Amino acid sequence: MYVRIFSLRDFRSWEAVSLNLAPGPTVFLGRNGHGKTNLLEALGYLSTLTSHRVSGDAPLLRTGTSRALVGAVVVNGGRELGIDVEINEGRPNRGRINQSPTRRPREILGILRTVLFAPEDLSLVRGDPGDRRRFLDELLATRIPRMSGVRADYDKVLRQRSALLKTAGGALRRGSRSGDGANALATLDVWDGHLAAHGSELLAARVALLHELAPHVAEAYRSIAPESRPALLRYRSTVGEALPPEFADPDRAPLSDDREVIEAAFLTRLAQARTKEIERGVCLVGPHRDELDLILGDQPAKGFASHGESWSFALALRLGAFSLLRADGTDPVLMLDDVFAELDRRRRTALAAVAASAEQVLITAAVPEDVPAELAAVRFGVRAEDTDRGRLSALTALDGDDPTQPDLDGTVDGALR
Ligand SMILES: Nc1ncnc2c1ncn2[C@@H]1O[C@H](COP(=O)(O)OP(=O)(O)OP(=O)(O)O)[C@@H](O)[C@H]1O
Repeated sequence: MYVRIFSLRDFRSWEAVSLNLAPGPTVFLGRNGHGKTNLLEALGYLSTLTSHRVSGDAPLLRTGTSRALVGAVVVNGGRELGIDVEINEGRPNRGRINQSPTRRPREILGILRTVLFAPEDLSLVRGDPGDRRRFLDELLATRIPRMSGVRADYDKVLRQRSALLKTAGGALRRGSRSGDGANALATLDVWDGHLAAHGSELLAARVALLHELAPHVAEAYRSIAPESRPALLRYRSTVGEALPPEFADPDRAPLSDDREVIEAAFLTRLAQARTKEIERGVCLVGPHRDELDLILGDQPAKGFASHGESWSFALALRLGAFSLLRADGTDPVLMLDDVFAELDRRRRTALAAVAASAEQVLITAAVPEDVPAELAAVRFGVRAEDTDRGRLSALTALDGDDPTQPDLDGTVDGALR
C-alpha cells in the first residue's frame, strides 16, 4: 500500500500542509528540531491512533490550538480510501472514512498500515515491559483491528477492578467488614469474570501473533547481525503457572480453543492472587503485567546485549513486523526516522535493502549523506520559521521540485475542512 495524499492541520509544528506522495522512497531533509519527525508521527497516528513519542494526545495539538487534523488517501491494490482523524482538546476525537464519520475513531484502524523505526525504539529492548507490550498490541491492532477494542475493554475492566481492590483493601485495613468494602468484595467475582474474558482474548491473540512473528524477527536479526547469537522471542505470562504444561513449549502452535483454556487458567490465578491483590490494591494477574522476553542466544537482551546488539534487536523487531505484514499480502508503509546515521555499515545496508524493496518508504534525515544512495529519489526540505503565529514548519523546494503542490483533487482537504 502507499499514501498518495497526506494532509495535516495544526499538528505539532505544522499549521497546514497537503502533500502528494508517490510509491517508492521519499526523503524529508532538515536540521534538528525543524519538524521532520512530526510528519512521520502524524502518519503513524493515523495508522495506530497513538503517538510513538507520547502517551496522550495533548502534545500533538499545535500550541495555542484545540483541534488537529490528520488525513491521508491510501492506495491498496489499486483501491483508494480516504481516512482522517480529528484530535480534539477536551472532546472525543473523531474519525472519517471517505468523508463519512465513523462511530468511533478506531474504525479507521487497519486501513493505513505503517511500520515506523525511530531512535526511541531502543527502549523496545532496554525499556520497561510496557514498551514491549505496546509493540505487540499495536501490531495486533494493525493486523486485527478488532483487537484494539478488546484492549480498550480490558483496560476499562482493569481500572474498575483495581478501584474495587483498593476499596476492599482500605476497608479490611480499617477492620470494617460492612459498607463499601463488603460491597467491593462481593462484586469482585463478577469483575474477575470480565477481566478473564477480555484478558484471555487479548492473551490468546498475543500468543498467536508471537508464534507468527518470531521467525520473521529471527530472520531479520540474522540478516542484520549474522555474526551474533540467534534472536528469540518468548512470552512470559502472569497466567502461565496455571496453564497446562504444553503451553510452556515456545514452539507450540496456537489452537482454536486456547482462549477457553487461558480463561480458565486466568480465573484460577485470580483466585490464588486474591489476598495479595487486596493487600496491595493492584491487579497482579493479566496481560497488563505480562512480559515479552527478548533473548539473544540464552541470555535476556535487556541487561546483557551490547549497544550494537540492542540496536540490531530493535531494528529486527520492526523489520520482522514489516515482513509479517508483507506476508499478509500488502506492504505496510515503512517510515524510518533519522535512523541511518545511528547504524554501522552492515546494518545500514540490510535496512536499505528492505527499504528499497518496500512499496513506499518515508525517510527523515538531517543531511543528505545520511541517506543511502539507492533511497535518495524524491526529496523534500523541512524548515521551521518564526512567524507571528509561532514557530511553524514548512516544506521547501529541493532538486527544483515544488513540494508545496496543493492537493489538487481536494479529496483529503475536503474532508478536513
Ligand atoms: N505541540 C506543538 N506545537 C508547536 N510546535 C511543536 C509542538 N510539539 C513540538 N513542536 C516543535 O516541533 C519541533 C520538533 O519537531 P521534530 O521532532 O519533528 O524535529 P525533527 O526535525 O525530527 O528533529 P530531529 O532531527 O532533532 O529529530 C520543535 O521545534 C518543537 O518545538
